[in-house]
Amino acid sequence: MFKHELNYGDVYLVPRKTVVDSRKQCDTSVQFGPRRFDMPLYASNMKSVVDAETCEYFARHGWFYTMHRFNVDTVGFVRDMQQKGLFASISIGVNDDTLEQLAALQAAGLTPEYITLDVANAWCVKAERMIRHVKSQFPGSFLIGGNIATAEAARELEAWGCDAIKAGIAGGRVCITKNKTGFHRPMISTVRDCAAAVSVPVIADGGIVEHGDVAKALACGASMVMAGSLFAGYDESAGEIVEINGKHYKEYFGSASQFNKGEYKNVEGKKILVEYKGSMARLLVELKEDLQSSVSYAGGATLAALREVEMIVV
Ligand SMILES: NC(=O)C1=CN([C@@H]2O[C@H](COP(=O)(O)OP(=O)(O)OC[C@H]3O[C@@H](n4cnc5c(N)ncnc54)[C@H](OP(=O)(O)O)[C@@H]3O)[C@@H](O)[C@H]2O)C=CC1
Ligand SMILES: Nc1nc2c(ncn2[C@@H]2O[C@H](COP(=O)(O)O)[C@@H](O)[C@H]2O)c(=O)[nH]1
Repeated sequence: MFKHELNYGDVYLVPRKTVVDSRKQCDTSVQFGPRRFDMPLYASNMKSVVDAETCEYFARHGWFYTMHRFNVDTVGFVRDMQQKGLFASISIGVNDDTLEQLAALQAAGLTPEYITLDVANAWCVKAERMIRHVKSQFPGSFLIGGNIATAEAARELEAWGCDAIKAGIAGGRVCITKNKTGFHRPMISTVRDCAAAVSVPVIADGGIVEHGDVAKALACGASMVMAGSLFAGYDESAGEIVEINGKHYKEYFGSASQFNKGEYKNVEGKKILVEYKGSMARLLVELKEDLQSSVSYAGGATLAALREVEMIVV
């Protein structure tokens, strides 16, 4: 009667014969839009995770990034990044203020390399209008649309013109959408369905708890993975440091939280404290090492091997 669906914690990947002599030989790089990145993983476009400095940090380390869209001087951000010889990757909404930001970019003669349409449910008429607008006004930008959670929605976003689609609804650590609205779909099922339905890249967004979840998302057909809490506790993360009884934490809050919105209206996110962990440099190295190891267990030397593995339900 009910469809049984799966999350990252419900499945494991079955090992194949390793064909490399060292995990170092495994290549984790990914072509995403006009650029190649060192890892198929990036930090959520949330105000508590990234700011302009975090974005620069990721870009300089060869990682993809997307700036959040809350009270950002978009023209200044794009100009700064491009003047530094880095790519510009911004987020937009679906309301009139976004049309104004886009017009300001055009007036300044600026084209961001990447634009992410960021709404809770992008399978909606407002998102369709904005996607079509961006595609007509910024044909040189790579447009990511999200979020959605079904094959049908993914197909529609592809038809509207999205160059990549972000999948994942209500699976995030600071999400309360599932509690407040009753809607959610587990990530393994979401990513498998969406990736199988479209030919554009799919980004698996939210719910990464263990590093191995990244490999599981890629095995389901994701081309990229987005994570918030994973990147939230570090010096380079945008959230504020808080000290309680001599122990340090960092704030991590949802984009639809009262804290981010400044009012209690349509709140679907919360604020939490995550353990403060110091510099992010070691995390980036470890994430890469772990994914290289995943690729070796998958029996290959590139990320493509992960799409060949068998997945089991435990
Ligand atoms: N990935 C996820 O599961 C989720 C992510 N979020 C994040 O929270 C932020 C806020 O998201 P979101 O609320 O979409 O953006 P906004 O608050 O910017 O809302 C965008 C516009 O769409 C309208 N709108 C939003 N939701 C609906 C709806 N269910 N039905 C009809 N109209 C709607 C809003 O009008 P009005 O407010 O008047 O309805 C508003 O005009 C985003 O950054 C998003 O990524 C939020 C929830 C889930
Ligand atoms: N339901 C909500 N989802 C949110 C909110 N703010 C962000 N998000 C989504 O969560 C992921 C990050 O998840 P994590 O498990 O890696 O921490 C993020 O990329 C958004 O898609 C929110 O307020 N409500």
